[in-house]
Amino acid sequence: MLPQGLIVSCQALPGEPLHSSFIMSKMALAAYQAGAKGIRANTKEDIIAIKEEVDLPVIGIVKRDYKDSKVFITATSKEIDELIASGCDVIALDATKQERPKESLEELVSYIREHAPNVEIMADVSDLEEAVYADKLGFDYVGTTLRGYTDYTKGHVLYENDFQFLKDVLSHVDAKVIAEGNVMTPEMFKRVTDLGVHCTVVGGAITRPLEIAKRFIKEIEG
Ligand SMILES: CC(=O)N[C@H](C=O)[C@@H](O)[C@H](O)[C@H](O)COP(=O)(O)O
Repeated sequence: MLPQGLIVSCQALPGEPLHSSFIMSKMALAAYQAGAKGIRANTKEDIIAIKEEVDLPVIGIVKRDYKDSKVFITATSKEIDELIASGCDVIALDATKQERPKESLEELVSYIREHAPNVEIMADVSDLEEAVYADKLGFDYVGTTLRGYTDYTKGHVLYENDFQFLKDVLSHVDAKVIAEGNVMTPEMFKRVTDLGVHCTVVGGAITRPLEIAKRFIKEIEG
């Protein structure tokens, strides 16, 4: 089971300045030295590099675009096979109701349980209906990762109305709840922890210097 506390997402896609498994492994080392309790990472290569650098549980994903589907986080059994080979501790996948490129969500959950019984599963959801359904399917963790990233949740952010969406998820599911997405400050991390999440994933606010620097500059240049 994932420990409680801060999980740092160490991800840089092709085209981002820090795109490199080596750099992600050093980001993970910094997170470890700071006291983070886990890492979230994208691709088998990055996960292997991170596992060599730090002894922390890793939530693994593979982001891959498929035409005719908006699902891009661990969309099919192909990505799941890569994650099983990576040695990650938890596999996270899109658990939204959006049309999927190949297997159904139910099939993917059964696939992981059958092929990697020791690996836990995290649902990345965008609304309450998806959270409740993922809980029913037996996901170990339900995360708010995709809030604001589906067409039907566009314009919403996790922290609106004092994290009302997160409170709704917490009161409707038995699975452990993970706060993820737009947790931008230590104060927000404290707030979601006090609300009762099992752990919190923070990405951009810690590991995306391009975004961080832009926020500073925007403050004076608008
Ligand atoms: C929507 C999507 O693609 N989310 C991804 C999921 O793994 C990552 O790009 C995010 O960085 C991660 O969820 C953490 O969120 P934030 O960086 O806001 O702290």
